[in-house]
Amino acid sequence: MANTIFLTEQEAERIRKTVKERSKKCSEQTGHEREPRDKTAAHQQATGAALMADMGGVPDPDMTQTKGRGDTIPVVAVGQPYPPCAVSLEDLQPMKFADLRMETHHRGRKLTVKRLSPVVTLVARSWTMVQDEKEEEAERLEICLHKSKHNEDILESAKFFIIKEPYFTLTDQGEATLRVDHPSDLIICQEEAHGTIPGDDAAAAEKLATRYKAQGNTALKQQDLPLAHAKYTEGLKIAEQDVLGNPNPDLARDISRNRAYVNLLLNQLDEVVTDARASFTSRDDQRSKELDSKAYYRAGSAAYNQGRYQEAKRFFEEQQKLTPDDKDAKTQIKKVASRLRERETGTYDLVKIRSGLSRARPRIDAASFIKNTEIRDSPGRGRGLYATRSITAGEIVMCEKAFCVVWSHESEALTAMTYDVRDDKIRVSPVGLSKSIVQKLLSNPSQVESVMHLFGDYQGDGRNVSATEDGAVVDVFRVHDIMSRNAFGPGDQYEDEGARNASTGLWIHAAYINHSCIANAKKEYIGDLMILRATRSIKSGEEIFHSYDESKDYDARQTALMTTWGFQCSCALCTAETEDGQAIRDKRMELVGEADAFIEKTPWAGAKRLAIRKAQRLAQSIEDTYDGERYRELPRTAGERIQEWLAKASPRK
Ligand SMILES: C[S@@+](CC[C@H](N)C(=O)[O-])C[C@H]1O[C@@H](n2cnc3c(N)ncnc32)[C@H](O)[C@@H]1O
Repeated sequence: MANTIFLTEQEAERIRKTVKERSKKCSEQTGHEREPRDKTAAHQQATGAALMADMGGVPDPDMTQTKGRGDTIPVVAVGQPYPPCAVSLEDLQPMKFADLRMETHHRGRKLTVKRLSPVVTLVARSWTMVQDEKEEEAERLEICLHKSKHNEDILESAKFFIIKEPYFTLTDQGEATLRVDHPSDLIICQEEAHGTIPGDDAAAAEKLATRYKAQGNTALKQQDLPLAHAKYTEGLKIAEQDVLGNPNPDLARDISRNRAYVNLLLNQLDEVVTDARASFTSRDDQRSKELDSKAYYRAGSAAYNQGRYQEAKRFFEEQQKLTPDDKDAKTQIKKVASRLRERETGTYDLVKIRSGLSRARPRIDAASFIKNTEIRDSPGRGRGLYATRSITAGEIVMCEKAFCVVWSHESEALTAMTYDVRDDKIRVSPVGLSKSIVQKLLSNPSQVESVMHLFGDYQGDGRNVSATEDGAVVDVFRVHDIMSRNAFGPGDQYEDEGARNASTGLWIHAAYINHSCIANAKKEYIGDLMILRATRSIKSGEEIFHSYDESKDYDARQTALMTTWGFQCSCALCTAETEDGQAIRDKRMELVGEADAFIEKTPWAGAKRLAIRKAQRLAQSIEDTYDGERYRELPRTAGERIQEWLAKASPRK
């Protein structure tokens, strides 16, 4: 992927210059008072820009583009990282627009805003004008990169927002703006969110909670899932209060059961289980049993989708006990049994899996099989993955279903060049994957820790808070750094991959595997299932390696390993190639170039004797660049292609 994208030096320089100028302006203004905006002008500015953006007229002025394989690649400047707010709303002090200071993170504070203008939606950001609660003052609010939730632009999704620990800074054009990088710092409020909850009036509370429930049901029918969720949540807040919850617990149970369903559709799986549990009546009459059966089904499906198969099995068995004639429970129990078998034995019905795959269904339903491996320290390489039993060549080492994958044909796919202010480097980044992972973590706080445990250079502030009362806390800078070091491409399985939309994914267990140029395992993919096979026999206790970069060119490989993964490879092959020296390596690559050109223009089928002789000479010249002693036990990779050509052109009789 990295090799297909080009950025000219001038373009790179322009990006660096813009970012540095902005950062200089920012530091000059740090702590300055905010200049009030003219509300009418602000509104007009956003309205005009939104209109232009909707017509696809203006490109994002903060973003430059560069060319890949026939594609345009957006360039995104990743700002100076800062941690997300790790405190719940309750513990933050309200602030006013007038309290805002330039280039400042207002720690410990919160700002309530109301959207004033249409939203300007650009590729890597959205912005709008907002006003304070009294509607006196206006300010610009922008949300970067992670700007949508459930396919809806976050700023577009509501009128009211609370910004936790607001960051007031400048755009690249030097305009003041409230900037949200971490979506968990922006709390979305539904307009009627603050409906008055009657203190001791049970009848009024019931009326209001029932109204929210009905509104939730209507939104659900209209497939407006975020709205349905919001309405049920409001209804629950009232229905769970003692005044109503004590005499009439069934209303809260009903709403919880409904919200469990919406959560299942929204993939907010942690909350499905919590809601389902809260809805159990545990009564024996037929109606109650049916309702509880539904809730067990929802909880079972959520546990299943998170790969918690034993828990799913228990839920589905409960469902079956309550409603023995229910066919769904039977089907689910059978499916769980298949997953548990895969997990235990590593035996998959690959034919069936393959036949079920399509562009529309690119994710497979399978369990991961990792039990023959364990994570341990790997001296000099951080942590690594080790075999816990001996594995023969060709055998499966492990299989893993992706934690998250974005396919090239999906709208989320987006590869961007990111400029990192910390090391002044411009890199190719799967920003679409980072966005999807952030989204998944926001919806499922229980998964935050396992992703954050992965290797990334960004250490944040060390607090590692994964949730507050308001939901998951996700540090997007950290996710970005983790993705840079741990994402892999499952290949062009659906044949429409370009530089801008390469398929990428995250496999959490496999992310612990270190690189070696002479690896003992190789990955292949079926859909989003990664299958790692041993390429030679592996002893119990031996570290497992795969190759992050298979380039035969030592220098290109070292550059890629350093730029993308930040390390210098010191495997036996790299050590030998280092000892060869530059002159020999150059000579070898020159011969490889000649051999490649020869292979390109000379088909092996029906090759003439003269051509075969030429290939033999080339193969021998490549072979001669290897020192016999130094490479006694090492692969001579440069000659592999021409040797393959020869083997096909002059097969042994
Ligand atoms: C996908 S992670 C592998 C797991 C990682 N070692 C850990 O501790 O989580 C990739 C990172 O591991 C380290 N790494 C992988 N292979 C290495 C090697 N051969 N030598 C040194 N570091 C390596 C690099 O820091 C790289 O960015």
